[in-house]
Amino acid sequence: MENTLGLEIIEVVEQAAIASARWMGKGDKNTADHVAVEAMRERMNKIYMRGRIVIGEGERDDAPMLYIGEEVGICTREDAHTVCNPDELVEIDIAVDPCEGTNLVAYGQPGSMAVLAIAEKGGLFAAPDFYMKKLAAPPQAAGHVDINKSATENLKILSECLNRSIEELVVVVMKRDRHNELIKEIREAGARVRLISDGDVSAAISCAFAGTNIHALMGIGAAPEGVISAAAMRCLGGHFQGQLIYDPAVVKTGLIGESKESNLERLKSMNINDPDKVYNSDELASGQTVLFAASGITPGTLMEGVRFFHGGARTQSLVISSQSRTARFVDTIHMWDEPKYIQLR
Ligand SMILES: O=C(COP(=O)(O)O)[C@@H](O)[C@H](O)[C@H](O)[C@H](O)COP(=O)(O)O
Ligand SMILES: [Mn+2]
Ligand SMILES: [Mn+2]
Repeated sequence: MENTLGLEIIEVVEQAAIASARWMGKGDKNTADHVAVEAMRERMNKIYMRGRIVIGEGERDDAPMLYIGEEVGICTREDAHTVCNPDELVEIDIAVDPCEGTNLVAYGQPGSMAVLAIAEKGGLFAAPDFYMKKLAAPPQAAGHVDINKSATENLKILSECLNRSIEELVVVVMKRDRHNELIKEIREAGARVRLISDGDVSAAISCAFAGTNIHALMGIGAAPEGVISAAAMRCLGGHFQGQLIYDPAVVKTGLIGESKESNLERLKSMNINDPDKVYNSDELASGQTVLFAASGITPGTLMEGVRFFHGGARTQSLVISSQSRTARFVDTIHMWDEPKYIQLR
């Protein structure tokens, strides 16, 4: 599955990032999101695959494209039978977030990316658009930290696993009222907190890379982003756990309904019978082959954002594969006009 797909998905996220980056700083998050969706879908539909969106523009965005259940790939073309035999094409499941951090793009803030994860059919948890409590940590701490433990306990474990003092640890937390107690606890334990307004995928994955100065992600974000983060963390050997949040007393606004009972019913209708289950990364991304690709829209901890120049643009992307056990940073110059010169730095 991996060989050519790995190369093609780089272009999928690059095209989405370029489209969205044109709307960077324009204060219009819906358009920044919409153009990324369109660009991602257009490039995806050129790939020789039978893809199915399992995480996409779902309940949250009420969008007509890249919706959950949508078929993508070359077979969606009207004349598909003239170019391929669907029976010979691999069936894959795809989780997409064409513009992860729409607010970040709209207001020119760091940390947004176009991102997707792929596995063979059935290899990704089709997470509902609920909240998810998340814990991400570097590979050295994988299986040692635990989402059921307190932040204080996990920071002690992290400090031992990483052989550094708690004061030397940085924890990313989304700046939300629901995290006020958590932030207080982390600070009292001695660690430092980096607050982000949006974009917890970037924060989660950054934990797996030494040198980012991010040692953990704690708190509650969205569940679809949890699955996408888990796909990368599974390939990288990092720690990722997620637990769905369905109680409106825990998160008062946003993705879930106001009644705990109806939220539980909604989960049940999606065949989630143990709503309190803690999922590990290899349960959220259980496929034998898992691929992850992201391209920076605005600059972030891991990747540069899109940089336009006269007649082209430069992107930086990250492609991670469980099969080849590689994490590739791909620096691409896109030339729309005849280039006069290519600037190296
Ligand atoms: O920041 C985020 C928004 O994602 P997007 O809608 O694709 O731009 C995500 O990284 C978060 O995981 C999440 O969506 C967020 O925490 C949930 O929203 P909120 O109710 O504002 O906390
Ligand atoms: Mn997102
Ligand atoms: Mn998004």
